[in-house]
Amino acid sequence: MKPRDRLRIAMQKSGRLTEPALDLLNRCGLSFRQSRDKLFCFGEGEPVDLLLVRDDDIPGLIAQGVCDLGIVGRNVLNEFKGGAGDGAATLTEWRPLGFGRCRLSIAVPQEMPYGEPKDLHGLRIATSYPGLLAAWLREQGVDATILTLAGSVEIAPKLGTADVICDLVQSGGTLVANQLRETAVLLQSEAVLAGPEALPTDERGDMIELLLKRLEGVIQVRESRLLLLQTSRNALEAVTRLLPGGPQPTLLPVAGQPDQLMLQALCAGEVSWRQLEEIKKAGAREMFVLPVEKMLA
Ligand SMILES: Nc1ncnc2c1ncn2[C@@H]1O[C@H](COP(=O)(O)OP(=O)(O)OP(=O)(O)O)[C@@H](O)[C@H]1O
Ligand SMILES: O=P(O)(O)OC[C@H]1O[C@H](OP(=O)(O)OP(=O)(O)O)[C@H](O)[C@@H]1O
Ligand SMILES: [Mg+2]
Repeated sequence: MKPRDRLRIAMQKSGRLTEPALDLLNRCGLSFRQSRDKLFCFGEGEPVDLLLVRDDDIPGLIAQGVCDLGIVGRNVLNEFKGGAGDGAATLTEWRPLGFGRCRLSIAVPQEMPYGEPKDLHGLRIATSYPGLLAAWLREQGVDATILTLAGSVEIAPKLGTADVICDLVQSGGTLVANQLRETAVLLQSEAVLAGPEALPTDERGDMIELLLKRLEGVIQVRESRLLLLQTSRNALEAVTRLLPGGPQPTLLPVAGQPDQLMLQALCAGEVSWRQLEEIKKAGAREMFVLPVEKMLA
């Protein structure tokens, strides 16, 4: 293969991961010009190009050295790593990217009794992830028949072609619509930056290190929230105990109300309505959750 001096990243051409992956790369300061066939994006400022492909092809392209990195679901990466493809064992997850979250689960017809994995013994299981399913069944000591389907796995029990399924679940809506219920989680997945275990020894290695540093900053900021609230000094301890993880909060006086304090806390991750309601019950009021745009420690 011809040596390359530009970094090449494989990502999904059109699907759930396309927009968030492009957005993330843009936030890392990378911008691209798309070719007319929309399969290749040339990096405008930095020597980083994109190859737009079906997500299933991404691990193979990295393993073959056609691309240096890929943005792909852990489900697809691990299914490939479990296979015997050339170079599969050397692929590694460089960084989870915090989007495309879903899980690979076993789901059974709602009326079917299920207590433990052994209940799957002798059944036919439809899936698009035969490698991950086979490994899990082996671990659980279960002997079942695996039926590999490319898609629409959830209708197999209704059609009578399988007894249960092993498929991706996010909200659970697809399972409910097909009268199925989730019984076991095999893998928690999200989009990851994947690449070979060893960095290239040329400038592409330096570029990957730079990209990883930028990703670190961008993801940290994207997942941070600034929580502002007012509390009485009496309730301060109870309120502080309920704050989501992050550095120590800052306390500010409130003009004209000596028993009141303004609290400012940087939170590492979403702050849910439920958490806000709990904090309010503990005595907080005037609460605001703000996104963080840039951070310089
Ligand atoms: N319901 C979901 N919610 C969130 N993430 C999901 C969901 N379903 C799948 N994913 C994640 O997004 C990835 C891409 O999903 P998508 O449905 O776009 O793939 P696809 O149909 O296989 O696309 P392609 O045409 O590239 O083969 C999955 O491999 C998984 O990691
Ligand atoms: O738990 P839910 O939120 O319902 O999501 C799960 C569904 O999402 C994915 O399919 P997708 O919608 O991408 O369609 P596909 O069958 O064409 O892959 C996955 O294969 C499930 O069927
Ligand atoms: Mg696919």
